[in-house]
Amino acid sequence: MAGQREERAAVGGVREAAAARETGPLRVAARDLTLAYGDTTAATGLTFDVRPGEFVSLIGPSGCGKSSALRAVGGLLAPVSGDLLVDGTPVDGPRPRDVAFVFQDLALYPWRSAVRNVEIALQFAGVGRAERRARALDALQAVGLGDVPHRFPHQLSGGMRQRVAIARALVSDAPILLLDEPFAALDELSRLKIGEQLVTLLEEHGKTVLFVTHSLSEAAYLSDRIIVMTPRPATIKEVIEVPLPRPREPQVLRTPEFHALTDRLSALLLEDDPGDVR
Ligand SMILES: Nc1ncnc2c1ncn2[C@@H]1O[C@H](COP(=O)(O)OP(=O)(O)OP(=O)(O)O)[C@@H](O)[C@H]1O
Repeated sequence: MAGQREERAAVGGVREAAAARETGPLRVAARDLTLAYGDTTAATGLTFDVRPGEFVSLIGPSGCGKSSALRAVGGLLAPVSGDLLVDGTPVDGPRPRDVAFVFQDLALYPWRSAVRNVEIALQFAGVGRAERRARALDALQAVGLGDVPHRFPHQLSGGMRQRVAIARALVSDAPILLLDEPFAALDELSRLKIGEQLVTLLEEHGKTVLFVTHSLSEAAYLSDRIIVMTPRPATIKEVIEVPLPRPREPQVLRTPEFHALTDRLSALLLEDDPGDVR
């Protein structure tokens, strides 16, 4: 009974997320952003939107400015010019209640076990001890680490550590997730599996995702839209709506539509940077 209720609630959540994607206000609105580090301009003229519940990927040549765009949305890099709004409010610094991160260099606390690393997101938000523990264990279960919650980071593989970081982002109540190559340490099969699980979880929770990846197939498999960037200083070359139905099943990887999409992405990147497509 409870199981059925949960299932119905989850399906309802998925529907609501899909409806919000179509009609809701913008979660992220970037207008003509210039991003720089001192004299180094990382990106110019960046204009893009992310709607509620959308999964949007940024792809482009190495060093073009994808992570910088993510950092700007997260309030870690102030734009030199342009307007950047999250939920209608100008970004003027990190907002952990609204925006959670998973970065390539994950920053797990080495002295805290997996479950305590996940709990920390909730501890900062003032969630009580028992609820914290229960939610952290659920999140670890969801990323396939339900059997090793008390291991410390040094006792986990690189891929397992990445899963802990993903669980930490999932468990937070922040409606926006910024994911910078979160699956970089995983093998191709695990990437797809955990990617699929992640999308299901995100849909159930109505999360909005901005995702940086070097993997064109990962971008195609996971995204609603893909923003293709030019070499540094990055501008937006093209924004592609992903024509694949949801929920995505692994079989989609073998369809002509999927191959056509990844071919198109790789052609767009090759036009600008023949030597730098991974
Ligand atoms: N902290 C920093 N200080 C100075 N320059 C930086 C800094 N971080 C990034 N840059 C420069 O800004 C440019 C964009 O970097 P960014 O990390 O955003 O690119 P990226 O597209 O995410 O790269 P990759 O795909 O290799 O991860 C690069 O030329 C980089 O050298």
